[in-house]
Amino acid sequence: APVQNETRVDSAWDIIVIGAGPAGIIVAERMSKAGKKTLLLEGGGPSYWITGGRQKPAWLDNQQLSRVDVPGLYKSIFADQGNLTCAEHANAFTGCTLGGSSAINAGLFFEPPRSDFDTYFPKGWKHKDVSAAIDRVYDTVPSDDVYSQDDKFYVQSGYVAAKKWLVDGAGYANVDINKEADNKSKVFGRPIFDYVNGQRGGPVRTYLQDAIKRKNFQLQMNTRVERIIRNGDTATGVSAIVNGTAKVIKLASGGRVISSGGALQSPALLWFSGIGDPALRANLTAGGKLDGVSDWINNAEVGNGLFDNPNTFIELSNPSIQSYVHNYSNPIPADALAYTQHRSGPYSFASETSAFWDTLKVDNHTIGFQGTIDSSGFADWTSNNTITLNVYGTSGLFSSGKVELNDQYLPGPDNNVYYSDSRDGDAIATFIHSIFAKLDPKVLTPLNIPLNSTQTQIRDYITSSTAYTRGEVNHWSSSCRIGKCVDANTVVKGTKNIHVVDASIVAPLTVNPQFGVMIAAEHASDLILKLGKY
Ligand SMILES: Cc1cc2nc3c(=O)[nH]c(=O)nc-3n(C[C@H](O)[C@H](O)[C@H](O)COP(=O)(O)OP(=O)(O)OC[C@H]3O[C@@H](n4cnc5c(N)ncnc54)[C@H](O)[C@@H]3O)c2cc1C
Repeated sequence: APVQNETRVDSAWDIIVIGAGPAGIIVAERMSKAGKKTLLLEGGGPSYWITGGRQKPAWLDNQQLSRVDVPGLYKSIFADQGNLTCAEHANAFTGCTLGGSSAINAGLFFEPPRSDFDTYFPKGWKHKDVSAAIDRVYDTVPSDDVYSQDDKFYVQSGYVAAKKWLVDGAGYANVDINKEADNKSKVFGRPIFDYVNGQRGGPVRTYLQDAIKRKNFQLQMNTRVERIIRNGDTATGVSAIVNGTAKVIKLASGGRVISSGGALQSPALLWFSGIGDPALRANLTAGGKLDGVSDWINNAEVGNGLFDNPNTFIELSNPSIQSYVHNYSNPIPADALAYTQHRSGPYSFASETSAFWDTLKVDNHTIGFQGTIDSSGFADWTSNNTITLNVYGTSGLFSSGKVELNDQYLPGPDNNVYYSDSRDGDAIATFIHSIFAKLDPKVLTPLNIPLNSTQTQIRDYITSSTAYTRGEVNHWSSSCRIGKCVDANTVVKGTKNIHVVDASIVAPLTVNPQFGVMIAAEHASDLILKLGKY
């Protein structure tokens, strides 16, 4: 597919989409498909090989693959971010490259249960309203639990032990996770990934490839939007850094600006555009962030409600376990060959061997819990017989955070995102205690927290700060919610033609967020097209 990098931003656009993460790509594709002259601006550079991405280890020489394409190189992002993350633009871990975090994530692709829409989304966004959007995501983005092209599963000792523990021991149902998406109580299964033929898939490989064939669509990478330019409540264009110089890109009359910068950066972009809580104005002005912005639009919900899963890593060990560490530069030669020749073997998946869910009712909230089992140990526990359970609370938690700017004016989470309501720590500890009660130490033994811990000991551990607890899972969402910060059509309250369409508008989900983000973008596209010109 062609790589677009020429600059023809001088004309006026019906739709300007800011940020080419999964949401931005989908909404831009849908707008261009409907005939709108659409510009998609991405601050980062290329990622997948087909987009011009060329970062890769030497063992991939002579392959049309970048590090982004190879699922088994997923975890290398934490050791070496290359230029793929937002280190210069956000005070948290997220992707700033074509595809956003969908270019650096594990590819876990779980359909949210219908209860997420029916419970946590407002009118117009219930499951019956979004079900056509769900179908379109399934039709466009391939996914499978069988990732290896030889149809075999690799690195399975952790899966076998977890199944013994949860299915045989604790009564969990063994399910096809997305076929039974609505059931999230005591279910266990193999993860579904949105890979395509053994390589990273997702919106860059699907939606974007359709869009770039259209004459009325333009993708512009390495172009960072500094602010949306407004005339009162109406956007007239954006100010962006194009090839190192600030430039105004104009909207055609009746056009719309759609911010898809992700749950941390979209709120910041609105603030820098003079939209948000008026209490922020003095600090922004002092930092020179409002130069050229003459008026302020009050919308105190911008940045409010930021969510990420509060997680704990539990190291689990047994002599039957053979852990597997994907190696960036020096893979086991047979494994490298299996991948480069047949897209098979351990490098055809990111390292998660199984996932499970349960729920608990607390004060009329149904709280969700998820566990994901990785193929290797972590931090102090990296023996060959150790794997890591990543366990966290999902939907229905009580804590609520905010996006906060640090002293460099980079957006990140405040201190209230994790466990600011004590009921969350209690609920997650109840869940861990209940699954520990069913764990036969002959199957797996927890190493960093004793199996016979009391519920209080578990709560005190998971809410304390250690290498294994209170880590960021990077599932940022919910910072500009529908009905509060944006209206039901995703228009930012107080404005006429400025939208947010990304993880910001998605409520905390029972599963990893990217599938839900894609649904939101598909559904928002329908709503925006129905609005027509503003
Ligand atoms: C390491 C990691 C692993 C993850 N694993 C999974 C997983 O396995 N499964 C899952 O479901 N989810 C996972 N996630 C989360 C998932 O990837 C995100 O929820 C999803 O990508 C959010 O999509 P988005 O479109 O809202 O924004 P993002 O993906 O954050 O994309 C936003 C894009 O906008 C660009 N941008 C922002 N501001 C500007 C600006 N001012 N001008 C120009 N461009 C701008 C950014 O550069 C970025 O490319 C993971 C995330 C991370 C970081």
